[in-house]
Amino acid sequence: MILLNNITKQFGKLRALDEVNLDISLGKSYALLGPNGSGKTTLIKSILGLVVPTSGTILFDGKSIANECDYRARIGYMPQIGHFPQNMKIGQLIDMMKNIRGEAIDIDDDLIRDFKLYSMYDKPMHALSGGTRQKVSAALAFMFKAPVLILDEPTAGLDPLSVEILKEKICAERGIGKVLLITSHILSDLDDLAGEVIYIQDGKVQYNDSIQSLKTDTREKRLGKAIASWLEQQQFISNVTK
Ligand SMILES: Nc1ncnc2c1ncn2[C@@H]1O[C@H](COP(=O)(O)OP(=O)(O)OP(=O)(O)O)[C@@H](O)[C@H]1O
Repeated sequence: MILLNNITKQFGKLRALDEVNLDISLGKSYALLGPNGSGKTTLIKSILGLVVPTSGTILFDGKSIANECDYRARIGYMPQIGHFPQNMKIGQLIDMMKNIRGEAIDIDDDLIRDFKLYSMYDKPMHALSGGTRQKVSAALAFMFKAPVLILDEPTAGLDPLSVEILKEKICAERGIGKVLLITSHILSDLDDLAGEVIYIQDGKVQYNDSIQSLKTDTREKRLGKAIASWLEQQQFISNVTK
């Protein structure tokens, strides 16, 4: 569905992505993991066309995304930090998004309802708490029933009840076969939400396989422990081969 061929992104001297090859397949849910600054957001933004790779190609449904923007209507994106027009009210923002898409009738308003955003429609964005802004961001990402959902730290800043609401929604979308690409530093969240893991470090993909294989290989039951154990193994191999 989304194919990355030898993607490199250079910011001046810094290589944020280094010859990344990935095949993001229909019906699969991916946990995109890696330390701070490893290139996760750059990777996501490259798929969205918000960052232009220095070299390499990205195909969406077999077609290059270079100089294209129509494909983006098929991606629901929840950014790490949502930037919204500050004076706009929640209701105005949601209506504006509907008008831009021209798909006013068939929207998914589950999160607008479950996060109780209808009762806050008259609140301007600048007056919202960080968590409520995050809820608006989530509601917008899911609203247009896009077949691909890219969620950058979706649960960050949400209270525990809202985390559960969002996780249930993500699981439901996964259940109907959507493609999900999710980053989070809260690995216990991803254990329930993803079936595949992509681990990226210094802009390079270091691991790309199912979470089950990672757990079997490391004999660990939880994703967090499995990743830690795999990293230890890699460190050991690197030390003995020096
Ligand atoms: N617009 C930019 N200009 C220059 N450097 C950038 C830019 N965007 C990202 N970088 C650098 O690229 C590297 C990768 O950043 P990126 O935001 O992709 O990391 P990340 O894995 O998402 O990190 P985090 O987990 O902290 O969100 C970092 O060193 C970052 O400073």
